[in-house]
Amino acid sequence: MGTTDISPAAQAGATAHLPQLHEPRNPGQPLDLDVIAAQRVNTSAVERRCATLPGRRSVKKDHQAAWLLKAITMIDLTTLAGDDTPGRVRRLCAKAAHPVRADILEALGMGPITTGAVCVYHEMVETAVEALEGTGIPVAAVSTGFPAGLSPFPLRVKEIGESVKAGAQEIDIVISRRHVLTGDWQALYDEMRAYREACGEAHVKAILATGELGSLRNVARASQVCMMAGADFIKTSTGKESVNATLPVSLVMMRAIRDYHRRTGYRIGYKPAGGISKAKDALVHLALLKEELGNHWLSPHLFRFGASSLLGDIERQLEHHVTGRYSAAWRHPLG
Ligand SMILES: O=C[C@H](O)COP(=O)(O)O
Repeated sequence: MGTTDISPAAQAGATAHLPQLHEPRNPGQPLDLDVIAAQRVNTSAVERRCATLPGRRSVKKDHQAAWLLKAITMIDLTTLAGDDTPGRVRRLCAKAAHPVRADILEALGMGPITTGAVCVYHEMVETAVEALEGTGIPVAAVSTGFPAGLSPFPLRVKEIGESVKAGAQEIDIVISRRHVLTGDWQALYDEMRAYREACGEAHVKAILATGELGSLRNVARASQVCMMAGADFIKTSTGKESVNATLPVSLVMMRAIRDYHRRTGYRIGYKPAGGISKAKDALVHLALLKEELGNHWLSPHLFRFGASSLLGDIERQLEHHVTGRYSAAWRHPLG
């Protein structure tokens, strides 16, 4: 197996992982309906820009390996299946703590790395917290009646508290899509504020379920409302909608984050989730992130991929980089 050392700077980037929440936390702002009304999206310009991105931005060889290692540190390694078991969650946690085979890391001249977090349903939080003890990897719980968000409101709020009590440090809530579709921004704001409050010290990611919001303009408006109501991250999808994370949606949400930062000084994290399963998709997302939000966001405290199978493909690409051969996908289970 050949050795192909990655530059110290790239290594430093790849190993920067949680906990490192240096950012002052977004306290939220009063709901500003003028800002919401002013949101505009030129859909065809957004689509054109996204269509040309993969051709304009491609990284090769050592640079690609360094970016892929970096991507791993920003994955919320996820299992959200009805047949999840404690055994599966423990295996997922072991994978999160050692996401790449030691011989591959060694050949790349890299020390140990971990994923950004492990993301599970509430029932699996305790198991994950126990399995990750001593690793520094936080557990994220999906909450508030995930994925539809249609259980009784008091139960949705209570569910957050239960997951925090069980040890989740991050809570991924789902918003009520109907508030967006009916333009009831006050209701969306109030809901999000209640969720943020219930999270306490745990960081809250607002899942917009963008595939169900009807338009990119609605995506921009819902992003602003959730940030005003105190979201730490905005996230595209549950992974259960028929359309999940797309590049146009990412572009719109990243620009919403940039706009919020300009207006308030607070940096909000971004999490594309659902359907991102190939290393090349991750690279395109990172290129877009760097172009739209800059290097500051290239860190697990401001960017995550929500993904259940992306890690497996990245590992295959890294193995190919080191050995010149692709291994079968089944050799990289769980992520
Ligand atoms: O939040 C994470 C998503 O549910 C994962 O979706 P995926 O299984 O399509 O990668």
